[in-house]
Amino acid sequence: MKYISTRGQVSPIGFIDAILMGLADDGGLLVPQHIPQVSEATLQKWQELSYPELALEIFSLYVNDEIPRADLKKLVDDSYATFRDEAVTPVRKLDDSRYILELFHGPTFAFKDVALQFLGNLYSYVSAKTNSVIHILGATSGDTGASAIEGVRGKEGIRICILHPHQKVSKVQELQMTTINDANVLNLAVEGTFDDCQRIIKDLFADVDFKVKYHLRAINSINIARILAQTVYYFYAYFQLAKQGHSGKVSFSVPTGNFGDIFAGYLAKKMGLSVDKLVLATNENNILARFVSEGVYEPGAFRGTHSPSMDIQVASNFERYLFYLYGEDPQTVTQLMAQFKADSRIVVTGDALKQVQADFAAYSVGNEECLDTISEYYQKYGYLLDPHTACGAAASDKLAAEGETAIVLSTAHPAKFDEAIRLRSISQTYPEQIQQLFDKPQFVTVVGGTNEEIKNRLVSFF
Ligand SMILES: Cc1ncc(COP(=O)(O)O)c(C=O)c1O
Ligand SMILES: N[C@@H](CCOP(=O)(O)O)C(=O)O
Repeated sequence: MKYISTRGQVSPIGFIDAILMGLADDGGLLVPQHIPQVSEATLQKWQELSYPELALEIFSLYVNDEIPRADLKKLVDDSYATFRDEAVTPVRKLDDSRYILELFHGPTFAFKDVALQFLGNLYSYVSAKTNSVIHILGATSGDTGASAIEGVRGKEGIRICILHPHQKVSKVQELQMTTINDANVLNLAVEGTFDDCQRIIKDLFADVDFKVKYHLRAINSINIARILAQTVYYFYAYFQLAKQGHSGKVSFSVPTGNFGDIFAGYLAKKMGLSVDKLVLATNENNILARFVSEGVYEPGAFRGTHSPSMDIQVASNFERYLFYLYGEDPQTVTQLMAQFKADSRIVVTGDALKQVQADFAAYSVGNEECLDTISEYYQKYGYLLDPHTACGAAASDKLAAEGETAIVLSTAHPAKFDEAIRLRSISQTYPEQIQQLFDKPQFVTVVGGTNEEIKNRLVSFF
């Protein structure tokens, strides 16, 4: 398996080079040259596997023999041994048409751990094998940062710098990142939004001389490893439903911001999983929902919402989708992305728009609707949703009303977003790992956020 860029200017590279390259050197995003097709017989066999066994099978399709199978197995086993639930990503049934896929049983209580425990271990493995340093630069609206730091803190040969928007993440998210005092961790709080943080890191990764000189590596979902690792739980969830007696296609409702998680579902479907609808649930930052309904991809005004990790305007994985939408044609993608840079707008019409609407259903969930959904699910099912999952649940309710079964991806534990939960007078007990964060000192530097300032900070840190 080789990896190519959505913009066509990178010669095909292997798995490890693709992981190390992060953002493609031509400014595009790396994708597999061919999407492996999984037969019905293989799907039947996979149904019996544990989560780590399934992850090993799926990763093997993308890694080829670049990592010996025994080493890959150890990486996978180590990565999922840190999860608190034996099933790693269990599915809970609420009623005949509603299931919750709990992705928050990893060390930082968010779905990011599923991919970042693995990527942290993979970076460590590559660093040791090639005797090279790994300098991670990431942007976060709260969850990726905490999870990536947890994945590599204290690891030999690795340093990590995370940018987050100052005072725009939840208290628990902030504490998870900034109470870490390992020498290989640097937290910068940028005066701005997550989009500012993401733009800065993309600019720095696009400066190939700087990237190569300082060995910059990505942990955001621009890194294809993130997407591949996130496909696994779509398969695993489907198999869990099948074991519970459900047959046929299943829809997934996905709380969406950067379009990474739902793109992983899109990839799982392309690999052969029987996915019915992929439901894209946004909060009031609804650029993607507007795109699906109108074909216009254009940032709106930033809204601070109860689901701050999805307060994202420019979705970094959108380019990967455009690549497939336009028949894997890098010229069209390059042209569309140039147009977006110039006009902050992409318009999709005709058959392409029909295809978008066949690929996704989309709903934008307002702030009050998000809180209402938390209250309703708590009262009706005794199940406490975090506000991001609540957006997914609100969207899935529309499907349930049409008699369809949906699995809602639960992307975070409610304890991470108590600010929203308290607004509905629901009290929760924090898990011990979260409670103890409140007694720790914080280590963070607030920065203005010009590219130059961040570059200087990185040069002194690395
Ligand atoms: C809790 C939570 N839910 C949902 C999302 C949206 O996922 P994605 O950015 O992959 O669309 C994020 C951020 O990535 C998140 O942190
Ligand atoms: N919501 C994310 C934003 C970054 O997304 P990523 O999937 O590209 O890492 C966060 O919590 O940081």
